[in-house]
Amino acid sequence: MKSDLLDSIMFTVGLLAVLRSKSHNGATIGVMVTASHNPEADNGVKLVEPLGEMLDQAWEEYAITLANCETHQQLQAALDDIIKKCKINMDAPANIVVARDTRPSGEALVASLKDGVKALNGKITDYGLQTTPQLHYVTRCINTANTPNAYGEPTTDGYHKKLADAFKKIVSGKPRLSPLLVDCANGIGAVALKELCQHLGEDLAVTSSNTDINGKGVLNFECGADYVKIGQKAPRGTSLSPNQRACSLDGDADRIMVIVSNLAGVFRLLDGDKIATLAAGFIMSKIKEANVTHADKSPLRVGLVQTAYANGSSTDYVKNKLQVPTVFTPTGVKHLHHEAAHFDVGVYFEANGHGTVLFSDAAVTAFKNAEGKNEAEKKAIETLRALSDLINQTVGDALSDMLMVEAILVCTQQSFKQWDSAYTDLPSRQEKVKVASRAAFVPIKADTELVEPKGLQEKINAQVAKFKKGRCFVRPSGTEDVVRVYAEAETKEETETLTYAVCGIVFDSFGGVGERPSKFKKVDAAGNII
Ligand SMILES: CC(=O)N[C@H]1[C@@H](OP(=O)(O)O)O[C@H](CO)[C@@H](O)[C@@H]1O
Repeated sequence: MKSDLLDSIMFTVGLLAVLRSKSHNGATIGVMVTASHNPEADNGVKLVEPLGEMLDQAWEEYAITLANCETHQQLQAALDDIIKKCKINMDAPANIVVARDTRPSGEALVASLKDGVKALNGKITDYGLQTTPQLHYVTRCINTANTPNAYGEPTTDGYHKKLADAFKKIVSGKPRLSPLLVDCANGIGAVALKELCQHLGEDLAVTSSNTDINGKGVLNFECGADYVKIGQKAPRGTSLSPNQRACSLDGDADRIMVIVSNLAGVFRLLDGDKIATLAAGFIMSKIKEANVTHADKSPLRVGLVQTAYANGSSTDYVKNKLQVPTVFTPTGVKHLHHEAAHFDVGVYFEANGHGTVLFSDAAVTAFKNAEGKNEAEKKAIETLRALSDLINQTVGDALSDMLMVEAILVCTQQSFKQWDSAYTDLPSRQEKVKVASRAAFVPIKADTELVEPKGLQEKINAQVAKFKKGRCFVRPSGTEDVVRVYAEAETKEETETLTYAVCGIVFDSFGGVGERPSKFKKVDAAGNII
């Protein structure tokens, strides 16, 4: 094995991708390289299944096993184990496509990946610089080519054309909005946006900021969706005039797309929850207008998938006003994606802005077969067909989500203010607590409760009971060595008190390590905040 850790991990990812492809009889597997040596950046390499979805859970575990091998012998034994368990025919062909975002480490990591693929005689095609969702799109296109479910042309141009054509169909004949300002986080989204705009022409006026893809240390620096969401402030270099529509992409333009606005001088952020409710409401209304059902006249099932981090007000709004069934899953988009696939129209977004809308084959067939009795029905059917092309069916996609939001706002001629006023978020706060072992925290019920460590959940419940509209949960992070504490309550002050009381309990009685942050509250044995 190579000595450098990241290189050797990429090498084993190459081996794994080959095995995954062989296990699908040579179907193409995608590998997206976004890894970086910068610990602040979004480290990761993402494997893409043949239909463009995220890697299967069992295979993720195989990936971890391979990455943890320290010797050649261990690696060989782990590979043999996977081959045996999955009954992989090693004579089958293997096809891999790879792409990378603009992070400087990308090129070297792709080279190591190629070595791994070639070591097992796989074939690899390099798509160069792409956004993560573009690579997901390409993978699905390749594997569905010449089938009735062909997803599109497997090229960057094909991607842009598909999105732009669908967008044009939806907004056709409607007055356009003022220009949209897009913060590209100095990442690959800047390149993709430019290309997309060439296809959109006059149908969407865009100005962009933070487009320096070659600058050192500028990726996501004081810009990008994470920065905007966490800091609740505008990205650098992006001056928002009153009522200016703007959005922030993240570094690889997949997992976050957050809309920012300056509503009458007040900074407002419309996050994944707001995008999800906008999309669900719009699609529901179009299905009704189109009068479209399954062939047996049964209604299309629309559903929304959220995580515990969704603001409680958004959940109330969806249940009581939109009357759309809501399902909760543990944190992590792959859980949401799988759950959304159970509906005919499954809308899923994490509050942080990663998400999409999935249309079942049955829904797409219903749209295709619907004829419409009058002009209004026909137009709504056209819109639904175009939406299923516009919205990336493989994974959350910042550019596709951006166009979806724009299309809905154009169609409904809705202002940001109207959209924002559908419901008011409850004040919320999220904090991290460093603990000796996050594995000691075992969540259940879609992350909303803990069964371990014993006694903690009762203490959390006792604090929550003190606050009107109080809600709080603690869960181990899957990506950082911390546990996260999330709380909501009726006022900002109450939310902070609840958050820091629970942080204090976790830190003081359940294994806190390092310096104790002074904002954490002290709570006595009877649950009183001291
Ligand atoms: C509270 C939060 O935002 N958690 C994020 C974060 O997961 P954690 O397991 O909380 O570390 O990273 C995930 C992967 O990017 C993302 O899907 C998720 O939403």
